[in-house]
Amino acid sequence: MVAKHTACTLYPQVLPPELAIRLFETMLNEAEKWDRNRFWLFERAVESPHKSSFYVRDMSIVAGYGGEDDISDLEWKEAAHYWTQFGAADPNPFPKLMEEACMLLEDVVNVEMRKRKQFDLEWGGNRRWIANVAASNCYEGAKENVGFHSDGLTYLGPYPTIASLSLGVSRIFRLREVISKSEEALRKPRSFNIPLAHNSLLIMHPPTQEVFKHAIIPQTVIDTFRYRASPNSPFTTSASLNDDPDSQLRSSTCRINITFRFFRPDYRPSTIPRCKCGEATILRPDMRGKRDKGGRLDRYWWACQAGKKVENEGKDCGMWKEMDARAEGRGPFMGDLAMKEGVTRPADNT
Ligand SMILES: O=C(O)CCC(=O)C(=O)O
Ligand SMILES: [Fe+2]
Repeated sequence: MVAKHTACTLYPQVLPPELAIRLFETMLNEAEKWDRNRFWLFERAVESPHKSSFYVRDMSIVAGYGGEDDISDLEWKEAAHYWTQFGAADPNPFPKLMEEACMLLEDVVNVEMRKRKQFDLEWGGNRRWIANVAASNCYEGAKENVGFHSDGLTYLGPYPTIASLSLGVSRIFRLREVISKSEEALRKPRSFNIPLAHNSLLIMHPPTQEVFKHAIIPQTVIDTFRYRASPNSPFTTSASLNDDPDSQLRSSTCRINITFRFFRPDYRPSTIPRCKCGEATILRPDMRGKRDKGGRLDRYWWACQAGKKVENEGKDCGMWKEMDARAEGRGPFMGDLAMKEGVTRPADNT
């Protein structure tokens, strides 16, 4: 259903169950140190209605990844700074279990990607999709949420693939189409509610970020997540885990989400245009502009995002510049590979 009507694929059970529980408990423990992002919205400072954090993978241990595009620590700090809406700059390393999960998920993502249409502006530098960063969110109870947005493309580049793992309580992920201005008079945007249960993987293929917004909506009720603690749980002491099987039962009303992403070397922080405020700009797709039937957009913009910074109280320099990927020296793109190898891709026919 999901794969048919949206640009996403849903795997209801993706990791070995024991790993999913151990990772859930690890991330719950990590989340105790996380913050809520603060930013400026509609004339006031607001706090994000959930906690989140940003992780950078040690690429030197990833088999088959040359590391020649090594992005410096300083650049990762900058990426983390913008992820947290100008907050804490120090990214965290992947915890061991996140690394274990990531390797398994990459295999699943690569199988699914082969079934999907590719876009010319997709990254063409690696044969396999890999993740080099992860953003993690923690939603406590039924009301914590994230509002409608599409993921900033600044470091992901156009047409990214994002793998989103859900752990703990099941919550509703809502996808809402953004239709172009020319279509507005003809039809209404469609919405899809996708319940994301424990240990499910949602792969957001391209052009999800270009033609949909997504949200985790507040709910009136949720089902408590009940599970059996793992012997290595950070919350388990030898006193709390005894021979009585009921002593291992736990319940939680939290949901942990981990989105595994690939930050492209050709969109690394040092290549991002700066605005007059001195901040890195944000890359936005022209979601309401012209596009073809397959969701290929006409243009992307670099836009000032400094107005979101609480201290700036909504003031920004208004910079707005069209992206010219070739003139900016970006790539290699999927489109270049297709030409080199003489491959006709579905994207070429739309
Ligand atoms: O929690 C989720 O499933 C979505 C999180 C999200 O949209 C994001 O981190 O950008
Ligand atoms: Fe998102």
